[in-house]
Parts: sequence; C-alpha cells; structure tokens
Amino acid sequence: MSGRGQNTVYAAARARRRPPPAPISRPRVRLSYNDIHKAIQASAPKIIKDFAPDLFIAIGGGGFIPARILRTFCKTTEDGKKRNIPIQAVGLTLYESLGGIEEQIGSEVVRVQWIDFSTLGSKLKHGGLLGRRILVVDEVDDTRTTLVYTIRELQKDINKQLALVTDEAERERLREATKLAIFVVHNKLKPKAGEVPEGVQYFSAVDTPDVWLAYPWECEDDIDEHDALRVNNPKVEDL
Ligand SMILES: O=P(O)(O)OC[C@H]1O[C@H](OP(=O)(O)OP(=O)(O)O)[C@H](O)[C@@H]1O
Repeated sequence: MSGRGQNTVYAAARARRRPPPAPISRPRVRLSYNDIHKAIQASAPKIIKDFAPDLFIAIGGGGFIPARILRTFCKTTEDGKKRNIPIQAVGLTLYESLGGIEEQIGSEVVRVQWIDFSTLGSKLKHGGLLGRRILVVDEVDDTRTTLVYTIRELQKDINKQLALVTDEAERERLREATKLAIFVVHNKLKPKAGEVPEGVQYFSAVDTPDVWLAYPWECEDDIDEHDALRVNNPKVEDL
C-alpha cells in the first residue's frame, strides 16, 4: 500500500516507542502492472512535449518501476540516434508522524541513498547536474513531503555545482539551462505538506481521491488474485 506503506508507519512507531496508529479504513484501489504501464504510456507524450527530460531521478523504492516504464516511452536523440535516458536513484525514508495532519506535515525525511555524481557522463565537467533537464519520478504524491524534500536537496546540489563555474556568463547560461520537473503516477488530491517550487513543472498520470493505492509490487500474496480482485475496486463516483 502507499503513500507510505503501513509497514513504514509501524516501523516508525516502533522506532519512537509509540503505539501504532489505528488501521487505515480508506477504500482500497488495487492496481495491476498493466494499469501502471498504461497510465505512464498515456502521460509520456505530454512529458516529452512540455519538458523533454534527459535525466531521470527515481525515488526508491516506489519510483523505480515507473521510471523504467517511462524510459520506454521517452528517448533523447543524440547525433541522430535515439538514446535511453539515464536513471539515477535516490532512497528516502519518511518517518511519518502518528497524529493528525498538522503533525504529518512535519514528517521527517531521511536520506538513505543519493545520486552517484561520478556516473553522470558527458555533463560531468559541470558537476553532473548542470545543463540537465531532470525529471524526478515517484509512484505517488501523498502529502508531498518526499517530493518537496527531494527538489530542495537537488536544488542545493545544483547551486553548489553552479558555484564552481568561474565564468559568470557560463554560470548564468547553465543556471538557465538546468531544469527540474516532477512526474508521479498518482497524485492524491488532499492537503499537501508543501508547494511545488515555482519553475518546477509537475506531471501526474492520474489524480485520485485520498484512497489506499495497492500497487502490484507490494503484493505479498498471489499476484494473479490481486489482479482479479481489481473488479472489487470502488467506482470513482463512490469515492
Ligand atoms: O507524498 P509523501 O507523503 O511524502 O509520500 C510519498 C512517498 O511515500 C512512499 O514511499 P515509502 O516511504 O512508502 O517507501 P517506498 O517507496 O519504498 O514504498 C512513496 O513511494 C513516496 O516516495
């Protein structure tokens, strides 16, 4: 389940020696791999047209499979040849609060993995991020805490790399050329912990009510049964 698995909530509760929250009673919407694939496929033309990314940063673990699917539909062209867009991974753990929405907004994000700048190829002379059109990919925008954190940290890295460019005109050119955007498969329509910063484009494949999204990669039981049970998904008009 997501955003943020129930397991994460219980782990955070254990870590803080506080009782876990009451079980979530929101309606559950089961999603198949094909649902995710089709939603991403349908979003790709707009992403290419409006942003044309040349680097993906996948937020693990939920962003990994969506980033890989999106790469199938977005290619860059270099010297007349179509090229795959590289995918970098970041790992973030959200220590969710256990109380109401005000507390949730204060959720803490812990970095467990960050970009390997040494593998950013031809743009490395500028530090790896400069001049890139960077698309941050995740499966769900729930409270938005994770996305806001990720964009803020990436912007810090970009600023550090810009500070190393001694030629002022070149620095300004690179500042202008470096772009950030967000793609999520699902955006939950609910109060958010923060705003997407100005200048950062935002794409979501599907906007959903605040339901329990049961992703196929989280299925511990029979995946065929998970798929079959999608017939029980609540109708959008009932949510
Ligand atoms: O919008 P937010 O409230 O920040 O929540 C969204 C985040 O929560 C989930 O991660 P989770 O901690 O469940 O880890 P996972 O990706 O490994 O499942 C999800 O993958 C997003 O990254």
